[in-house]
Amino acid sequence: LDNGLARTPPMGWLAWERFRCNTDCKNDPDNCISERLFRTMADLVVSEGYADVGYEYINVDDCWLEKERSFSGQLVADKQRFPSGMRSLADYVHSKGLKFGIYEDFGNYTCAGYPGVLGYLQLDAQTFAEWDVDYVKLDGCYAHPSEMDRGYPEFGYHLNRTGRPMIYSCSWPVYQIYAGMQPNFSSIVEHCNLWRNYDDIQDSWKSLETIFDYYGDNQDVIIPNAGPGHWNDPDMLIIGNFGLSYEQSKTQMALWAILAAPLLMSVDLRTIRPEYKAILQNKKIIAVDQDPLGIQGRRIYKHSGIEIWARPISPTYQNYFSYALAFVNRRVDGTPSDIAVTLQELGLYNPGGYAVEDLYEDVSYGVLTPQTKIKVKVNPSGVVILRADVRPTRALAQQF
Ligand SMILES: OC[C@@H]1[C@H](O)[C@H](O)[C@@H](O)CN1C(=S)Nc1ccc(F)cc1
Repeated sequence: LDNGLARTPPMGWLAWERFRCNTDCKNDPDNCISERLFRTMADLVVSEGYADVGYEYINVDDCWLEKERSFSGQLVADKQRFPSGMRSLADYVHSKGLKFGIYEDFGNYTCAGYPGVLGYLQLDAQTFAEWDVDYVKLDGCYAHPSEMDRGYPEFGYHLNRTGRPMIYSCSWPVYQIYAGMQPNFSSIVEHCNLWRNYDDIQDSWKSLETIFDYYGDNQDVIIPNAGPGHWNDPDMLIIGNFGLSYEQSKTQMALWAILAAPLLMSVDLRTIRPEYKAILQNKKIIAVDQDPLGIQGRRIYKHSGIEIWARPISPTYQNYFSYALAFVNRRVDGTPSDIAVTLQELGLYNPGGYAVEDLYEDVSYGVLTPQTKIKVKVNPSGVVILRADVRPTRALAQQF
């Protein structure tokens, strides 16, 4: 969507995967979906250094609402859990220098059964603008997928007509794919800033594997739709929760950067362990995800449990790109796997070579020619991610 927003994939914090639809503030006041939870997370995004490395959006998901609209038909935040109202929460988030996201559903109900936007598209878009919302996720439960080709553009039209810039996140294609339909991606790219292509992420390595398998297996259809202002969304970062090991967490961060994915953390920032926080705050990997060229990377090798993923990034030189290269070990046979490959075999041909460094370890490989063998040792369910920055051809360099 060409609304000047999301020129790089959005970064922030989204409640759903970690906090779900916990509405029991009586028995679980610290973890229920409430204004207190989002204020606390906004505070921590700033105080714990996440904002400094680019995390910007604090996003509410399902279950924020009263079960009934107001007398005038407006959406109302749950009076017990959001007593100050959404506008006040948005103001608080803005006071921390962050941006505020909200959730609704193109249907009669949200997935958790709260009021959906059907019948109130213009009013709900206007309400979100009045509340100074900066990002809207529109889910697709309780709707006919065949209605979505009209419905999602229509809601986006109403958002645009408010005059307030709001990132528009669409669940549109995933529900059509579930219904066996072929999504109209040119329309989705035109009307949405990001969209979900596949299942909800759950807190497990298995769930993560199915998602990046899907993105690798369907990459020829998926990759061309990505670019500044319009991104594929493989769902939230689950780093720091319960289901991923340290190695698997490094793998998700590396692959999300290769996929030019939104970096929407869904984790309890109050209890996250330092080594997981360090993965989320890895500036070198965030720089890959946020690369201004906005070219989504692809899986270029997959064999006997070893995968290699490559993303073209800046700087470029003549018609050569720089690259991020991720080596993933899907094997579980105990010992780290050795991978030896030349840059040329990976498609990096620049005669002037590439300056290569590891983005997790403080290791530099120096300037390598396309013919140089690179050897990496990758831990089971882990990753090695390198950056290969293109170098001018020697001839040119010798002129100076
Ligand atoms: O209720 C909202 C929740 C989150 O927003 C996810 O990101 C959305 O993809 C949808 N969603 C859920 S749990 N959707 C859903 C998942 C399984 C199911 F059987 C019925 C609905």
